[in-house]
Amino acid sequence: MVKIGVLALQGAIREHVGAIEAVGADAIIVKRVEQLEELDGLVLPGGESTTMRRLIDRYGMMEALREFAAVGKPMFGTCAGLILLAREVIDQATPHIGVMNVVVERNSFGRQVDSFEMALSLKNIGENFPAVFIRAPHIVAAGPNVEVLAEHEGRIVLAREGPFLGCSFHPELTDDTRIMAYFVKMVRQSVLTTLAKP
Ligand SMILES: NC(=O)CC[C@H](N)C(=O)O
Repeated sequence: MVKIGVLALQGAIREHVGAIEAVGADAIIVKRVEQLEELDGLVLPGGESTTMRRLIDRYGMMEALREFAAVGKPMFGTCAGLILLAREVIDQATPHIGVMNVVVERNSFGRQVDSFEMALSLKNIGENFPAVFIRAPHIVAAGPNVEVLAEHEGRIVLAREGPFLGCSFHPELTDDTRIMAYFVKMVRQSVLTTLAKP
């Protein structure tokens, strides 16, 4: 079974663990930097990106997270997790992990409607996905290797670039595990590719 970590510094952790187990992978709650080594893939949950960044720095995890990405291990960022992955965050001088070739804007669906749910059509994944947006970011611009998997009101809300999957909304807050199943498939493929290397 592939081992998928959930970065457990802050945010929606338990829900992701449930989704990972529901689609047949091992879920590991990651609180220490050494735990990253044993993983095949990592989920960066939603929450508050500035708080998460502060905790990543406090626990000395930034370098190890960038290394995780550099060796091509898959990472799935939801909401604040997408902000952590992006190579540029609007109105912010430097990115966080900064490995996915997208520009994101935070809190981009209006102040009055803080949260909403809607059915989205997801390329390669399926129709009618119940997407829960909570003070969600969106992808303003995407590099040439980024595959757009879903848009809402002309804004990119789900995209993949190689081993990186980023999502504006919170798939873990519903019972629909199709996006997690898609991510676990990415992780399985990455493990097979690594094993096949001489
Ligand atoms: N639900 C979320 O993860 C919200 C993200 C939050 N607005 C941020 O900027 O980090």
